[in-house]
Amino acid sequence: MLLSIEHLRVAFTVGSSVRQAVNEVSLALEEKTKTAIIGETGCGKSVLAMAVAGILPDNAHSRGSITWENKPLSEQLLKTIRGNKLSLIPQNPLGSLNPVLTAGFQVSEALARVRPALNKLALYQNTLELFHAAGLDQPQTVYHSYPYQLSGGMAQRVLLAAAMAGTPKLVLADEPTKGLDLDTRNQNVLLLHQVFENSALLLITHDIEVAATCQSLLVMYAGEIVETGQAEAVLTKPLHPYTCQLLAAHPSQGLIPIPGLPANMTKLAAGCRFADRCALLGKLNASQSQLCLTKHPALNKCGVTAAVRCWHA
Ligand SMILES: Nc1ncnc2c1ncn2[C@@H]1O[C@H](COP(=O)(O)OP(=O)(O)OP(=O)(O)O)[C@@H](O)[C@H]1O
Ligand code: NI
Repeated sequence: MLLSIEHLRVAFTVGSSVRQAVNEVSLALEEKTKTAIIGETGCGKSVLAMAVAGILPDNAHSRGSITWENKPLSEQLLKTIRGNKLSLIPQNPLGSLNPVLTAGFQVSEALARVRPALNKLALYQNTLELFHAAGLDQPQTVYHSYPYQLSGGMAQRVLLAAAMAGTPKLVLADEPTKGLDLDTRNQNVLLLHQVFENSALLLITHDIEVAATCQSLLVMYAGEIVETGQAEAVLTKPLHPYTCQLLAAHPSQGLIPIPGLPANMTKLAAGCRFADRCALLGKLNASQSQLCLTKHPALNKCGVTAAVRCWHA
């Protein structure tokens, strides 16, 4: 197993309150597999990726275990694999690039870390090759550009090039198509799959069509995995009411908004965290809905790869 996460919990201390971000998340990724994560804003997708990459901020507390190739993913191990065997393509590409350094300098620095033997000229040439491989037509111009001079799509490709500096076994790509027009989105997703064909990919997205390019899908709500399975099965025959409502809210499927607001992560409900917004709840009898409101459902297996966290799905 390449990566195994068991019972991961991440909470943040904000002033005097504690905000849960990831709750009891367990998942396993085999080499070369492609997995997408979908879920509304604030459900814990990025925090999960940050926990794996070992870059949680100081006010975060985490519990649970993460193993990499069956060894505990310690700080020490993270230092040797991050940027090399494990790459993160962060959310908000323009914000994650340093505004006062050129794109080329930043990617060549990433390259220098994994290939310290390269001299200055070789670093320059290899960086241009990475830009070219990441689909940037004018590598030299991009090399000398500052982030503000790049479009969103170009900045994404610069981050893609940085992730390609190593030979990642796992790529964590956090919303790599956010804000891109349809054509650029399609090109970038294709490129991501081509470039990292031999890597495992954990792809965080709000875009259902992007999620559909992966084999497996995880649906998160309020820090938890509420449904998982083969992407095609989950997207065509969703089981959890949240997945059904999330898909129905998508522009291609009717734009029916989910009522209410995402869960309040400082005051989580005792029962099902989605109960207050669930379309199924109103169709249940009193004792069935009482169960939803009072008891927290577990993520129950249904089939070989599928699992769903709902009392009545
Ligand atoms: N540094 C932080 N301090 C306090 N709370 C945080 C911090 N970072 C994230 N959170 C909280 O953790 C929860 C999960 O956030 P996260 O960024 O993982 O959401 P997300 O699913 O990636 O959302 P989006 O789709 O908007 O990127 C949210 O409630 C968020 O407010
Ligand atoms: Ni995020």
